Amino acid sequence: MAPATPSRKPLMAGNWKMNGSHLEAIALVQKLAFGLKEADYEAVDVAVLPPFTAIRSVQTSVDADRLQLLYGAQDVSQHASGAYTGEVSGAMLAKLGCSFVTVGHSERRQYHSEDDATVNAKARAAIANEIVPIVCVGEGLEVRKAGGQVAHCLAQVDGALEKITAEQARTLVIAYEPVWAIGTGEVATPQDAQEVCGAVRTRLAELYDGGVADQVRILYGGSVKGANIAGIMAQADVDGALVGGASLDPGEFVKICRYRDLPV
Ligand SMILES: O=C(CO)COP(=O)(O)O
Repeated sequence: MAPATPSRKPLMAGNWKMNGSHLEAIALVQKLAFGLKEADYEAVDVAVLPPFTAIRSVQTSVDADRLQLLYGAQDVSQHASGAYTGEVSGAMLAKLGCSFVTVGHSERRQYHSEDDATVNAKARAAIANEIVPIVCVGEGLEVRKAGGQVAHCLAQVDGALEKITAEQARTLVIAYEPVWAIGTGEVATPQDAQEVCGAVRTRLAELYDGGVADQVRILYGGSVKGANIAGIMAQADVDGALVGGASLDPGEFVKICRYRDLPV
């Protein structure tokens, strides 16, 4: 197993998507807090990404119990403030203590027509508020069948990182989520994950330099669970996972965070 370098502490982020009330979020955080031990937080960064309506409750739980659990949001407006009905700004998320925000998730690209320019604007809005964007890239089934996954994902990386400086890029998280593996139970093989994650790291070295490429955490996402996480984490360029469905089950998510104890 090729472990991530110390500068790349693994990150397990649970994307709750549109699930759970703020009360259910508190219960889930409490169960996670009970399951995760000091040693887990030393080994991995653990984050949850609740719906907007639950972030304040998660913040209160984390603060009250001084949890080491990190949290964030699933989307951010590209605008700073103003007449944008329904939108939530980076400053608002920063005030709630958000560490992360996903941008460019395939569900937003698909259902809300977000293109690379929008993803880039959202990533920069997050950075402007000292929130780390988790930039999501990934190909659909057609592209995968045609063997175009690497080119497709690298084009999305290029688009998302425009005008982002090397200094800003250092702290970024990029998540490779093949669309055909999201919520389908169809998990990419560890080699599939490594192929694209490795290519993304090489691209970061080209766009910036080797130092930036070494520091950026690259996650895999798509039907991750306890049964497949160890093999995925054994890949040299995979530094963690963006977990959907399995992150709603505290026992399963804790298992994922303890991937070191699981057979590859
Ligand atoms: O989209 C995902 C995380 O952002 C992956 O979702 P699943 O883990 O449910 O496949």
